[in-house]
Amino acid sequence: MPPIPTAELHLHIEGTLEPELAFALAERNGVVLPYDTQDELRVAYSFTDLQDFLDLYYALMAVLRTEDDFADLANAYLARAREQGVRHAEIFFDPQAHTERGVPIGTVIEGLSRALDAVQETHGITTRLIMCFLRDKSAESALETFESARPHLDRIAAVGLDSAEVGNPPSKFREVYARARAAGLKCVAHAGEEGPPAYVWEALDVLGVDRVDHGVRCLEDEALVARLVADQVPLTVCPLSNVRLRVVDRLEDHPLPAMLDAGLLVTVNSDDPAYFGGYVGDNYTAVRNALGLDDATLRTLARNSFRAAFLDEETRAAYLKEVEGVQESGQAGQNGG
Ligand code: HPA
Ligand SMILES: [Zn+2]
Repeated sequence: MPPIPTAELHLHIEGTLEPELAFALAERNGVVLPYDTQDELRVAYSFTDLQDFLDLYYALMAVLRTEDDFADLANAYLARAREQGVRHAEIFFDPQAHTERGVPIGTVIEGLSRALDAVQETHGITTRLIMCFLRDKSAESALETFESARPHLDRIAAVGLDSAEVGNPPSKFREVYARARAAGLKCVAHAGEEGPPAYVWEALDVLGVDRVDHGVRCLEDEALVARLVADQVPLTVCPLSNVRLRVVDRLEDHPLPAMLDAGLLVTVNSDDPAYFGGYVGDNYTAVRNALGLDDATLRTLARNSFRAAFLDEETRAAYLKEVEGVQESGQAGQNGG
């Protein structure tokens, strides 16, 4: 059976940098990596928490310097995503991780946009860009970044918040989110990955987010779950990431089924697939196998991804129809969840 059509809503483009491309770009740009071989680099992938992972993630970005580099990175991701059933992708990027190395924000946005335009043209895949602020940097730095992006806002659908969560609550970024909303952008934020449920409350009530990225720790707070269910706030869950960063011990223990049972609008995503052991289709396959999810549940997750996406209603309806098409050609007589 072909992969189920899905939207991917939680994907850091810098987290799709595979070792092969990292070495190729290092060579092209004359950048010396602290690893001599791909095998040496693979050893560095033994991180066990978010900060440990982020150290490697930021170090490898040194190879990304030109518009071509960003276009090559996004093209490589989109080729893999396409094979795994992605019909629509909402892609995070971290401008501060590049501007602080002297790469202009316009280089990043133009390079990525070139790849996104091409894949729409050649394969009909729709995309959005989400500009993330690094929460372990200052609120002023986020504001400066937002202002420097103003000439490019026609290419940006939303703002997001990522990097080291604990100690950097959403409320730190109240002002920049207010500016983004006033400029007509959607808002999302990582919250409740390593951080407590209080951070999810702040993302909702202080930042006014349209979606919560991760959010798995919401389950520790009954009132928060009730709020997320009542408002049908989408949660972009990343199962393989959660295992690699020890948010959960084993995939078999992942709270995804409990989240679905609670009535939360949950989606499945890959986060940083070059680092966490799989692209989005691999995440679907892994949760199906580890958690024993049936076809109807997988279709619910796919349907949720399009419900949660920043799409116009006509395009959304067309994608939802594609999901039902899989149902018709799948097991006869089975009802969607
Ligand atoms: O999983 C993540 N969490 C927080 N920040 C990140 N930046 C890239 N990936 C992540
Ligand atoms: Zn993430």
